[in-house]
Amino acid sequence: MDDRLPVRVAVDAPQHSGLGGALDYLSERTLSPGTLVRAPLGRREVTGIVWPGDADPEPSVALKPVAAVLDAVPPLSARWCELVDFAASYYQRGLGEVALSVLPPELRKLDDDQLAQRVARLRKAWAVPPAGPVPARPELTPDQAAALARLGELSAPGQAPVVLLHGLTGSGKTEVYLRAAEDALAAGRQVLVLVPEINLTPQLEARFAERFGAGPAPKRIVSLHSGLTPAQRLKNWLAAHLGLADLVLGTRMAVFAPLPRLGLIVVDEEHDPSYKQQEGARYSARDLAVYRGKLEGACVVLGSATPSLESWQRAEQGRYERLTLAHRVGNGALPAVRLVDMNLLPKAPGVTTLLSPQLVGALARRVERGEQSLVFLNRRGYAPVLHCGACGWKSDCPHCSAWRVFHKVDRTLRCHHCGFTQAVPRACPDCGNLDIAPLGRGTERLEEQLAEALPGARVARIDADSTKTKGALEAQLSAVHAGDVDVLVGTQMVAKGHDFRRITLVAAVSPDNALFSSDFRAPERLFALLMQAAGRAGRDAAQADRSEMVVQTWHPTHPLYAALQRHDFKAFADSQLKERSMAGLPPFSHLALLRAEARTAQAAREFLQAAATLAEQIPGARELLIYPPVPHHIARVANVERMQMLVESPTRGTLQRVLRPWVDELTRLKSQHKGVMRWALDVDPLAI
Ligand SMILES: Nc1ncnc2c1ncn2[C@@H]1O[C@H](COP(=O)(O)OP(=O)(O)OP(=O)(O)O)[C@@H](O)[C@H]1O
Ligand SMILES: [Zn+2]
Repeated sequence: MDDRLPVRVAVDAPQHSGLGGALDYLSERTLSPGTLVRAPLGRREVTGIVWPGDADPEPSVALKPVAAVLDAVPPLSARWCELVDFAASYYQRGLGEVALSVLPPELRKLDDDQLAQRVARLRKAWAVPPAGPVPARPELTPDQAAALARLGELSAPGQAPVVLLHGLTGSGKTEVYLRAAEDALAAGRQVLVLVPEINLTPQLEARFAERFGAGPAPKRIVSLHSGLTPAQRLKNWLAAHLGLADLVLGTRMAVFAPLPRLGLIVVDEEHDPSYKQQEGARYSARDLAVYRGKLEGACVVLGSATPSLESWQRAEQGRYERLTLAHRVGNGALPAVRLVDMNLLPKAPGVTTLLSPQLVGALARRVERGEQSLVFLNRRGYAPVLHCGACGWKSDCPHCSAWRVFHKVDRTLRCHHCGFTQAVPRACPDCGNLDIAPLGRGTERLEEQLAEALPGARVARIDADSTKTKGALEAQLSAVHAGDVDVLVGTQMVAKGHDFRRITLVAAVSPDNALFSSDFRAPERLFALLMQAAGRAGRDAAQADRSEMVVQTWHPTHPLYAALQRHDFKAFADSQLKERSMAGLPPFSHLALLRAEARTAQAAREFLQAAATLAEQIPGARELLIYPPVPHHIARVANVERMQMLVESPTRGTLQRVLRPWVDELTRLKSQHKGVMRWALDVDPLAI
């Protein structure tokens, strides 16, 4: 008789293969839940995790044995498994898919001996860090002291509060994170700090290292983000999992870092859209952080000067406790916001105005005084399109429903969606006219025009193009911090998070586009971005009174700009929430977006229509509103047509009850729609 035991294993199978949950295998010995194994799947051998719960094999099916056990790595905790279980079911993905996709890829490549070596090396290298003198800490501002005192009360033993730290730009939120971390570390717990973008990690890592990396009882800090090499990522992940690292700092993927003694989770810039994963399992790291806090009994601090309306509303309802930092450090003023009405500029035929005289004057005064300015434009490249005045040709992408952007540095036309790149044609490809010209402007052109308008000024640009090579961003940022730059031109990359000390002028040269977007979240995003950008000015209290923000707009009476001028986040949030409530939009309803990609728009539409019919038959679906399929706002990318269909529900529960059976049906439905290449469901979609 066979004395091998059945075990459940979450294996790495793609979602649409129909293997939703864990699979049953046989094992020679008892395996603790959370143990890493290798197991056969079809003709392959894949990595898996022994999953909590009893195996429930069909008597008629012969189970396959587990191929190898990776004992070198301690089992993942039951809570970690619960977090993954929740994420998979909430975002409607396969359990194994989620579980394995959040582990470092190297874990799948190394065998048990190799892993044992890594673990041993790590334990040795991490022996005892050298002690040093007590690091200097600033005296808390009254706001910071009050927030921390309240946080202390809320995090009494056994409590796991969620706190929304609403602090003005430059009010010292980071110091609050540092002190809260200090308490958690002193209690022997681990701290997880999430940041929205890799480019914000170096600065924050430096501040945490300065505070905790030395001193009488130095702490160990690791980072987790996609910029690490596979070996570094494995090492840092192991350090967290083995409990060697005290502090883990990372981007959204770090929310899944295994942390045996987790006591505090900080989500910095909690409103940032980068916390939402946009492919595969489309999870929100911020929302999972809140869930994880409850699960692990850890305190969660969501920090922002411009909280998401979702979090703001929960604070209003009392589900999160709101702590406010209402003053900037040193009591410096926020910059005065000046709107420049572009309608009033004198019009010269054939000339498109980008820089108003008011803005150029304000910049020139800064250059004269030796102060820095930041000019912000959310569009990289030289010009968004090249145009022939004779026949009307425009530089469209043959593979996408988008223009190719003109990059002057290397004289190319590049599609920012599919990557298709060509040299700029000498003449119009349609009519041969030699006089083809750039239309509109991007950061490259802005940089050029600023250099012309401000002779002698040192103009620098930071965007995705200028920072492609490793270390380029750090070098460019430190030039700004060192004062080697007078005018910094950049995209949203530089408009948020950075603690620039010398900037006294911030300008948004053409922010209007987002005012009239079809996406209901566009005003929220624009407002947040402009407030964040404004917050880069006057961070040094001594200069704050001279600090200013210039907004060039064709719509100076728009209420969004009026709220910006008053720096009034609360008024803006309240009015947006009122509109959302009247329109039945989130957070007053709950959405899911079904996307389909096909060779033809027709095939994608038919799939979505059939999907809608299937959904209507699921119990509970009567409460849902299923909208007709519409094209994605960039309908075609790399010759693939993209359609989407919105599902709206009054409650999260109803939505969840319908989605699971629906997803199972969709897997079958796709096999009847041969023209459909891919489909995906996005729960709580951010971009619509
Ligand atoms: N109590 C304090 N005393 C003196 N300086 C402080 C204090 N707290 C913070 N600072 C300094 O104030 C500056 C702004 O703080 P911080 O970067 O944390 O602001 P923030 O609230 O995160 O702003 P933003 O939302 O714009 O990123 C930093 O240079 C920080 O070192
Ligand atoms: Zn393209």
